[in-house]
Amino acid sequence: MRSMKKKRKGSERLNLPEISRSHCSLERRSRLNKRCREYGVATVPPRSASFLVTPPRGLKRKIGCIEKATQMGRSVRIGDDYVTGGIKIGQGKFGSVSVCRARAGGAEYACKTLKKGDETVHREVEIMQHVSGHPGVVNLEAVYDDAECWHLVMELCSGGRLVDRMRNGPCSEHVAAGILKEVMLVVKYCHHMGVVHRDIKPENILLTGSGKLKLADFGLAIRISEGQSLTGIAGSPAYVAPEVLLGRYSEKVDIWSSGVLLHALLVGSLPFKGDSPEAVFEEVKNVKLDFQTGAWESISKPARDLVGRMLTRDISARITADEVLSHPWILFYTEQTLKMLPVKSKLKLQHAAACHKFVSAPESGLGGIRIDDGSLEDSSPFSSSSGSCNSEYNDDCVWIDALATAVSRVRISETNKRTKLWGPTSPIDQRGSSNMKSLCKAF
Ligand SMILES: Nc1ncnc2c1ncn2[C@@H]1O[C@H](COP(=O)(O)OP(=O)(O)OP(=O)(O)O)[C@@H](O)[C@H]1O
Repeated sequence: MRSMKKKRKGSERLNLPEISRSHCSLERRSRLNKRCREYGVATVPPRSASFLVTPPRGLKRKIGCIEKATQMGRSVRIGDDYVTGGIKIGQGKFGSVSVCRARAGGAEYACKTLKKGDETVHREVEIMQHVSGHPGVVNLEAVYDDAECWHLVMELCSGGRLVDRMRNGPCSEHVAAGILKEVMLVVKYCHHMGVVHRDIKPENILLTGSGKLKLADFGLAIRISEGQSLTGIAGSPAYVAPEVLLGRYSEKVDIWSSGVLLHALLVGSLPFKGDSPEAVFEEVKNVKLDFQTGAWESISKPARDLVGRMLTRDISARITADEVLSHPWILFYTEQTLKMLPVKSKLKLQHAAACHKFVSAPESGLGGIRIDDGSLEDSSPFSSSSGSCNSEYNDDCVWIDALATAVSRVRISETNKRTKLWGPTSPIDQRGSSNMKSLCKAF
């Protein structure tokens, strides 16, 4: 898993001061939000909100919902507003990320500096402007440019990367469900905004100081419109969807990658592995996953059901972000109302013995400390205590058991018209073949 090593390990705990919006008064912000609401543009939607209107391409820009501070082409220099050149916290293909400090107020931010010239760099800046504002996306505070570079000033995620929390082995189902829900809420938002991320992986999911998850790195993200098929190979080998390798795909690739993430969270290993990118691609295209044996024996049936629905090669059967969010396993672990439903004690006793079959056992032999981090605040997916065998655990068993039966009867997927364009004999796009080389290099 060389790709998992290439970024910084862990992270120094940095103080994360209150974000001061020196560029945009509250009054202006509420005016902008009002304007966006009038046009049905979901700039900062509430969690789990359903979006009434899917904004067409670039609508946010056309109607002036891009905040002034994040607009391109402003005459103001980054040095006027921020002290740059702080600790380097990341290095990517097109630039680096370092800490900067606001001259007004002294708050710290992450500054991503990207060399101008490549079309993908310009696209990253544009897409960041478009999706920034959602609580699950790293917030873009301001954009500056000079002759050579773009400077993206972002909120500083001082909690490090999700991948660094996953190194010690699998996490409990409760924690995995909390993480997946957060990821799917932001994926759903991106898809509603007409954006496909194309590189969902734990290296690109950052944590704030209080443990909130934030999707970052829109370097491979691309716009998509209703019914459009994308071409061109992009992604990270272990997370790439099979249809990307075949040359035609849609936003469903983000569901596949999130399924790979869920697999890794639950059993502590990636589903598709190999000594070379080509070997990984072979597995992505051909391996039949077995959710019945080995580490999966200690995972609940609903959890297995969900991974299977996300990692299906039949694109029309692969579920959408919305469907993942309403899957019984996610609802069970993340919706308080479900937990509060009464459970008869007799039923509890009957099912106590079955617990070990259906709930991820703390001593599952998969090794290592779980990624639950009790030091983080309650709203973080990491604050769950469900990894231990307590009374909540037993209650969970009852519900998980009942859900295992219920879920087998639920039909979640609907045919996705867009994916009908796809066919196994589609030629691999020319641009894709050359991209394949850089993808291999990146791996
Ligand atoms: N807002 C942020 N707060 C804290 N750290 C960050 C932030 N943004 C990026 N980083 C750090 O910098 C690293 C590189 O950032 P990012 O992934 O956006 O760059 P990239 O050029 O696209 O990288 P790559 O080429 O590896 O995909 C991240 O893995 C993370 O460790």
